[in-house]
Amino acid sequence: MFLGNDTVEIKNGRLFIDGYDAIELAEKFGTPLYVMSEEQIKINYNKYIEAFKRWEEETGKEFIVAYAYKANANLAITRLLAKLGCGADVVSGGELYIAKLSNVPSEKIVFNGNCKTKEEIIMGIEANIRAFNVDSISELILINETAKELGETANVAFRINPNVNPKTHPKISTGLKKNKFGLDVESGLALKAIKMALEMENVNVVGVHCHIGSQLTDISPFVEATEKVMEFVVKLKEEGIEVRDVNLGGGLGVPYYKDKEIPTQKDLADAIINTMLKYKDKVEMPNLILEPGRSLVATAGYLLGKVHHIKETPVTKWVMIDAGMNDMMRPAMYEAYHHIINCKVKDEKEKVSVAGGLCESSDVFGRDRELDKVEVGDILAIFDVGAYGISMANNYNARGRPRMVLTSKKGVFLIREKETYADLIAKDIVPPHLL
Ligand SMILES: Cc1ncc(COP(=O)(O)O)c(C=O)c1O
Ligand SMILES: N[C@@H](CCCC[NH3+])C(=O)O
Repeated sequence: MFLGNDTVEIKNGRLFIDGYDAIELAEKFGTPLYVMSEEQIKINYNKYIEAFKRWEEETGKEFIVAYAYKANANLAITRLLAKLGCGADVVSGGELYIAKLSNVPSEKIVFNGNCKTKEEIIMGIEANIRAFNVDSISELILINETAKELGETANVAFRINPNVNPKTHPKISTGLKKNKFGLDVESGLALKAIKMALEMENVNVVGVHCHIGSQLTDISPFVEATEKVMEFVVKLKEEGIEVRDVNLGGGLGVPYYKDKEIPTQKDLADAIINTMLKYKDKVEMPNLILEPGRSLVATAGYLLGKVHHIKETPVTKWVMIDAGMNDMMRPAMYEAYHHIINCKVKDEKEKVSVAGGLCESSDVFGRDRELDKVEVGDILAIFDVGAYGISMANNYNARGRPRMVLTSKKGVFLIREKETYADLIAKDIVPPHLL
C-alpha cells in the first residue's frame, strides 16, 4: 500500500508510525488521538535547509525558515523546530508568547497579521523581533507611536499584495486584490507606506514581505509573486531605499492525495532562487525568509479514531468514529481531502463513508472511500493532519480536544493532555442569581 509519507509503514498487517504500532498507541493513550512524528518534522525541515543552501552559497546572504505557528503551536512541536534552528512566524500575542517559551532567537521571529493590537505590538517591540510585517498604514502609525512611547525603534517589513492567483482553494488564497491582506502595489499604496515609514523616527524599514496563499501545488504562482516582489524591490532601489530582507511567506502544498505528485522544497527553491538571481545586477541580493507552516508539519500528523458504530443506509455505509470535526475541521470547512486507512489490513475491501459524532451533516472525514473492511473497534488513521488540525480544533458539542503524542527515536511522549469535562466549563461564570 502506498502511504506517501516517509515515516509510516505497514508491518505485520498494521500501520506503524515512526516504528510504533498505531493500534497500540490508540489502546494506550485512548482515542481520538493525534500522533505527531518527530522524525517526519525533522525530514521536512531539513528538506528546506538542503534545498535553500544554494541561496547562502551563491549570495552570501542568510536564509531563514520562520515556521508559521498557526499550523500547529503545540509547545513540543515549536520547541523541536526551534532546537533544529528554525525561526517563528507569529500572528498573535499568544503565538509570540509560545515562540519565546520555545527559545526562538528574537532575530528569527517575524510578526504577521492584519489587526495587530497595541498590546501585541508592545510585546513584539519588547521581544526585539526581526520584523513586524506591516499590513496597513494605520498599523504602521500605531507601531511608530508605540515604539516612541517605549523609547525604542521597531523593525518593519511591508506586506505587499501582489495580486497573484495562487490556484488554490478560494478560502486559503491571500494575495489577490480582493483579499484583506497586504498593501496594494499597483495603486502605489505600498510605496506610500514605505515612504511614510522613512519619515518616522521610531521605525526601521528592513524588508518586503508577501504571502499569496496556502496549499499551493503549482510552482508558477510562487515565481509570479517573487517577480512582483523583486520588481517592487527594484522600484524601491530607484527611490533610494535598500531592502535587507525579502520574505516570500509560506504556502507550499503537501501531498494530501497520495496518487498525485506535487512540487517539492527543491522545486520551490530552484524556482525562487533562479527568479531572484535574475535581479542581481539591479539590486543587492537580500536575506531570504520563508514562512512555511503546512509543509513542515502536515505530513507528520495522524488522527486516530476508533470505530464505534457502523450503519448501512440505502445509499451509504457509514462508519462512525470518535474523532470529529471539532478535532479536525479541514474536511468540514474546506471540503479538504485527507487520506484515511484502517490501521489493520484485511483481506476484504469495501466502500464506506467515515463520519464523526457531532450534530452536523458536514462532520464527515471522507465519503465513499475504499477501506480495508471496517469492523466496530477498528482504529482508522486520518493522514496529514499535523497542520491546521489541533490548531483549529475547538470544543463544539462540548467535546474536549484530544490528546496528542509525539513519536520519535527517543520514545513516545504525551505532548498534549485531553481536555476534561471540567476544562470545558473552566472559563464560564454563573452569575449569583443563577447559582
Ligand atoms: C502570512 C502567512 N505566512 C505563512 C503562512 C503559512 O502558510 P502555509 O501553512 O501554507 O505554509 C500563512 C498561511 O497561509 C500566512 O498567512
Ligand atoms: N487553515 C487553512 C490554512 C490557512 C492558512 C493561513 N492563512 C487550512 O487548514 O488549510
